[in-house]
Amino acid sequence: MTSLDELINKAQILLSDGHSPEQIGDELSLSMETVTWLLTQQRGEEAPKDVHIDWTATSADARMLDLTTEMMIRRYEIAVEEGQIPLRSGEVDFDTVVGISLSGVPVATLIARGTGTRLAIYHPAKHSPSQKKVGSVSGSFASVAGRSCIIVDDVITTGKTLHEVVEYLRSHGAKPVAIWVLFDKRGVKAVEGVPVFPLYTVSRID
Ligand SMILES: O=P(O)(O)OC[C@H]1O[C@H](OP(=O)(O)OP(=O)(O)O)[C@H](O)[C@@H]1O
Repeated sequence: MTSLDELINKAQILLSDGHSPEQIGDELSLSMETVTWLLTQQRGEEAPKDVHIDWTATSADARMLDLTTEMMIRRYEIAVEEGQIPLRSGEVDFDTVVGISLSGVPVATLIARGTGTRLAIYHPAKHSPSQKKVGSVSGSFASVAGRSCIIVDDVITTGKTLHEVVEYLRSHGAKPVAIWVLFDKRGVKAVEGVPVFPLYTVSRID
């Protein structure tokens, strides 16, 4: 079975389990166009231009995940050293790491440990169980008001989640300083003026 066959299989299982195409897109980190194609593709029809990233070999092993977050921290240190993040002498860079639930949380936890900073958790609006979908910061972890934050997630697909988090933080008295992600599928330099530091940028060449 090819990896494409596996992806089609996964999408069909999720659909038969009752997930909506939008939920399948979120689950597999694919665009709606790709999900539609996976669920309805005809033989010979050309696949849309999207990529699926399977990083479970790393995410399933805490030590490898830890090493990966060390790379993310170093990537930011280099950006600061190169002046990409202009810091005034004595200025505090960030004191809080905001992990986006769910997949951003283990990454953010290890980054908070590696940088000696506080850990906050953001629940995106799309995960909200209430009728009115709103995002929130978990009361079980650090608060964000008055804090300088970096936002941490695994992947940028459309960028919608990050827009939401940046707006949430600003409207709740926090200062988003930077966004750290493992994979950027959009090639975005900034979200609402907040610079993005991906470890890997994914693009197609065709
Ligand atoms: O750029 P966007 O289009 O907003 O998509 C990216 C988001 O989608 C995924 O979350 P999701 O909630 O689907 O999965 P998770 O629960 O595994 O984090 C991913 O972890 C990002 O948070």
